[in-house]
Amino acid sequence: NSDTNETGRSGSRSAPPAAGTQQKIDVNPPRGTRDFPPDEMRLRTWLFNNFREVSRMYGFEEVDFPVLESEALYIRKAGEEIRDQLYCFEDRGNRRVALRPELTPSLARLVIQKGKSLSLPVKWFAVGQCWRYERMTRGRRREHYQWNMDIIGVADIFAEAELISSVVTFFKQIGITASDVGFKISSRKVLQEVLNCYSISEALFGKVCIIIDKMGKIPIEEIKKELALVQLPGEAIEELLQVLSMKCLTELEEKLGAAGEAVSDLKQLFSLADKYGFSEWIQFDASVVRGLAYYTGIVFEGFDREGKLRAICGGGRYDQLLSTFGGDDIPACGFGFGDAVIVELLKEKGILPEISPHVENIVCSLDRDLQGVAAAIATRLRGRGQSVDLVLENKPLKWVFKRAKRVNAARLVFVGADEWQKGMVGVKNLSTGEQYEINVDELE
Ligand SMILES: Nc1ccc(Br)nc1
Repeated sequence: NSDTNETGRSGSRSAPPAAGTQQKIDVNPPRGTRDFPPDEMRLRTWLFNNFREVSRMYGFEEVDFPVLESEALYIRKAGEEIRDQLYCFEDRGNRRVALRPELTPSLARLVIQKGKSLSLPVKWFAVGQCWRYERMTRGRRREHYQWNMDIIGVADIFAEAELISSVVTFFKQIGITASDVGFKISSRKVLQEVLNCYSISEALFGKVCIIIDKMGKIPIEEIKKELALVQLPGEAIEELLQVLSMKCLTELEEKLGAAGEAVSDLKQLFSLADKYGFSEWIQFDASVVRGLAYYTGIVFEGFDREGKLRAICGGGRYDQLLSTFGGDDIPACGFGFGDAVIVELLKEKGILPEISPHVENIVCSLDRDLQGVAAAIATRLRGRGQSVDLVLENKPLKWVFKRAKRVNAARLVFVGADEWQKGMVGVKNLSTGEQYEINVDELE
């Protein structure tokens, strides 16, 4: 019977089921994900606008990529958490795909795709949703939005200084000071120079970094055990842990000497910090290695000085990533800044902004026959770039005032039969309460 749809129920002829009798869908979003109803969306928009404002100020161009990427972008064998929690699956074309856990590999892919058509340096930023499949036992989120800024094609430490400066500018812009947060700075070259005298393969180096990144999160004995498991000689483990406890560049220099790149890079960064004016925000901390295998040089992470929160942001130099993807050997550095910890920090500091809704006008007709007039007035105001919440049903003024308050309208424009006879409309300034009639042609 052509009238029935796929459920066998009759088509348009049958009465719809009585409200409330249908099996209710789960109205919550999938586990570990968030909705953004208006209140939360206004805060998110405020945060992202600050991300974008700083990126613009630093001359970065916005880019974006698919949330869905080939799984191959993330198959690294260093034992990273990001790999263990990859939100991956096989699509209907039998392709291995993944919801991106981070943005950097996509950015690297696009740079390679663009190839010689790109004039270096490339300064790109993105704000994108990233995913992980976390066993819900830990009840953590499975998605967050990350702001990334990346500089591709600059080998000099100046690039890292520029990136840290941009994050400092962001913090200042939202009211966070150097008393609230700092950046722990180190370099993967510290580890490299310590391990140089032990023949450590590239692959092993990545694994060692991922294990070291767990320092402070798991017991030191566990760290030692994991390092031994990846065949790091006991002597190397001891030497490594001794260097990783260093918090002073002079001490590091005594250990590694001034000739190595690790010390000279860090010295240059601290010198540039002084010129940029963000010295009070940064400190050397050899234990910082970050949990991504592809970092090759300077690494940094933003932390809250009260030590209550997880890392606020993190980044570093990744000079080999493009070549590991088959691209040219192009130097690169960047950072990721998540949308969750920063909000927790603002709450902790009591400076989470309260962003109210706002509309310039609410327009209504007091008489059903004057709907068209109200629509024409709304159109005229909108034509001048004004925002209008047009009342679309015949509502009493009491209802209109209540809505005006909820949407935080600045002005009420109402059309009544008597006034309209004279070509007039009523206007009420909703902050001063001033009310008057005006010829509709004079309404601005
Ligand atoms: N990489 C990643 C993705 C999503 C979340 Br939530 N945290 C980390």
